[in-house]
Amino acid sequence: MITLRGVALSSSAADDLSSEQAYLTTLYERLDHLRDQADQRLRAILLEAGGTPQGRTQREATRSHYAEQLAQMNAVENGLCFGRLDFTAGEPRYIGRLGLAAPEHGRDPLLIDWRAPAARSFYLATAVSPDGVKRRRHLRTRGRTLTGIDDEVLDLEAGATGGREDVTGEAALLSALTANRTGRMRDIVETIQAEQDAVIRAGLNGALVVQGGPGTGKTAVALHRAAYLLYTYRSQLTKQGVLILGPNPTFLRYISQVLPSLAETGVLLATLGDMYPGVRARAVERPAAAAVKGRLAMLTVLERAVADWQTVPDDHVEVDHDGYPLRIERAMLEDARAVARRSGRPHNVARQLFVTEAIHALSLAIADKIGADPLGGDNLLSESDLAETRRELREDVDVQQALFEFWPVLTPRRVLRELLADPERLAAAAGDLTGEERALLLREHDAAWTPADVPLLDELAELLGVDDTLKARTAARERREAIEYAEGVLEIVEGSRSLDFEDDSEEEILSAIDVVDASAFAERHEVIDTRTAAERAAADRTWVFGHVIIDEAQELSPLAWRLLMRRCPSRSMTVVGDVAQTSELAGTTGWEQVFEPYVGQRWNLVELTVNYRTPAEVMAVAADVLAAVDPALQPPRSVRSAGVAPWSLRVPPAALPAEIIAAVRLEAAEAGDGRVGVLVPEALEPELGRHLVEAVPGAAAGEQPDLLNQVVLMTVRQAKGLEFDAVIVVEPDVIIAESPRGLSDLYVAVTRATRRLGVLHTGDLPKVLTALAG
Ligand SMILES: Nc1ncnc2c1ncn2[C@@H]1O[C@H](COP(=O)(O)OP(=O)(O)OP(=O)(O)O)[C@@H](O)[C@H]1O
Repeated sequence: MITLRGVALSSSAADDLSSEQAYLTTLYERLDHLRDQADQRLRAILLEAGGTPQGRTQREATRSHYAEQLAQMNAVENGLCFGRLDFTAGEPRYIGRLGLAAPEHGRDPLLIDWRAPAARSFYLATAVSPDGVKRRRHLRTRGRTLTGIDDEVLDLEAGATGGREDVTGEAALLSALTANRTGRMRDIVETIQAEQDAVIRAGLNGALVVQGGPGTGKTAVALHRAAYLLYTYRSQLTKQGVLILGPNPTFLRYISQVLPSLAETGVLLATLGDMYPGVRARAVERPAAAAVKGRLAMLTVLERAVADWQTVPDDHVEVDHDGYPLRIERAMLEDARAVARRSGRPHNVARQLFVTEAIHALSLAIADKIGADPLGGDNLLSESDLAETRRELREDVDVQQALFEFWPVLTPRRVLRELLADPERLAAAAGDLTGEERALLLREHDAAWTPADVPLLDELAELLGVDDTLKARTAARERREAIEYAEGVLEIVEGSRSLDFEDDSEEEILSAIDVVDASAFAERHEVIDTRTAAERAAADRTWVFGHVIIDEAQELSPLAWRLLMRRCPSRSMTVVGDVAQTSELAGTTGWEQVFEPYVGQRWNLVELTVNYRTPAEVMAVAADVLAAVDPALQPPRSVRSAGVAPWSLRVPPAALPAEIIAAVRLEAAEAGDGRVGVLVPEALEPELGRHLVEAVPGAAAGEQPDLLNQVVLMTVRQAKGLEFDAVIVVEPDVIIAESPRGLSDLYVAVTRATRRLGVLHTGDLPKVLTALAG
């Protein structure tokens, strides 16, 4: 009998199960013990109060450390340990979602975190290069109970390789791939493949581009990479935060469980529409309008739009100054404007210069008038008289208002709203755009923000800048208010001071007032910011992230890239996407054009080549579509077949809604508790969605359908990055015709299926799908 750290192990299968169960039980006992310990420490800290500011900051750090530990231990309850490695020499290693140290000092850990270097062979060892590994074991569990074991013996001489050489952990992998989908992405930590592992564990620095066809695990890899980076570079990244950018809110919900299941939560998940604090840009607009907004040409448009707010009067304006009429001449304002513009400072910052120059010119004009020497000598006003005049002018509300009109303080939202709602403003600023392009941009003044507006708002924020004097004034006001509040508190303390001590008491009693003044009190009670880096980053436009991960990156416009690069000056980024799947007209079809302007040649490209989602039968259909997108592109190789042939059905146009419902019922029955996706052209989505939702209980459609429903109808654009057990593509020829990138859209549509694909059409099948007709 072999024993491992006190638990008996043996070789027969039944004994194996029971000894592994015993080991699992030991691990859970250890987890429970550590959890109790963290819980007790956390409670003790929560009961503490008072102390110095440093003491409180320290306490807050310890509190968040234990709270985080607790959250991590709770998150790994399911699937705590999923693997074991046996070596030709030495003790086995157990691999899990978290590392667990042995209770005794100096002993090997009970469980190794999957991200630790010591766990790596679990993902890389093969019979050809076993790296000392004799056997890889996958442990299947439900809750705390072991339900099965899959072994791979990595011993060529013994003739038992345990399966295919191109995948590791084949049995566990196939069981994960063929499992029904739930509407939420699952983590793949138990079955990461070698080419994926290389991406996940790549170093932190520099830009890494992961190009891969549909289903190659780009999203899964990106999320596991975030978990790996947080584990490996924890202190750096928890301070600066990690951003994961996804294409839309539905997609973010789809992936939302993956990082928590890996015990990582401090990551900001966002869409482009969330990247301007205070704006949730969710409105949908015409793709052609979004394409114009995403172009670099918009930079000039925005610059001009801002400059157009810096105006001068036709001749002059007159204001009342101290009871006298004061002429503000056009020339004065032109000169002041020229000086402010020449400074190259952002509009709101340069405003100070404009005002200073204008007031200087005005004071000279006043001096000319009231200080002129009747005998023709030097002006009679002294320097200090002039300074006094300037001060009076500066404080004169009428003068201020007049100057404000010619160089107003602006916000990005105001500038963009006015620009896009005012044909004249737009024509003046967007002279380089065609009339058609300008027409695409025009919209109502109160139109809701769209994701393509966000990079424009961000550019405007850069062009406008923040007037620091305003900021300083606000800060000063806030501090004054805090002190006033503190004075109030101290008055209450003073008022409630117990007075019933003996008059002759020798003892001096110190009250709060005696030891602390209001300003120190205000400082002491400044709220300690307990938000995570991710939370603070979400509220701060200028936040610089430690690492940025971008999914479906091919869809981003040049202006969106500028925004993201500003958030990541270190260029420590992971960019995943597929240039064959680009739908957005401003998206990219080549990574060079994205990165060249920012990092030259200093970026790395890795390709993922194996498709884990789409079975070979479906991929054969998709390959024809891809060849039509670009004959030079290669589809990824499917790792499995489903044994089901894709189907197509021609139906009369009037019967389309009913046929969809019939097909959905059929596919839903086949899928069991799996998911069915109906992918339709944009133009037909509202009507077909309504029909389906009325007829089929548990069906969802609309702007942000809940993927937990068994049946979901959506456009291809909405289905980006998602997957379903069965997919029904409706009217593929309309999907192709709807956009210049229609073929790519169809490629995306047919590659969403994990098992079954069907196509419903009212006209001829498009040529690219003729394989289906046979
Ligand atoms: N190593 C793996 N083990 C288990 N499942 C995997 C593995 N790699 C990928 N998958 C699964 O394959 C499916 C496709 O993965 P994912 O969505 O990450 O692909 P993708 O490359 O982002 O696809 P697309 O470009 O179409 O959005 C998911 O269900 C994912 O969980």
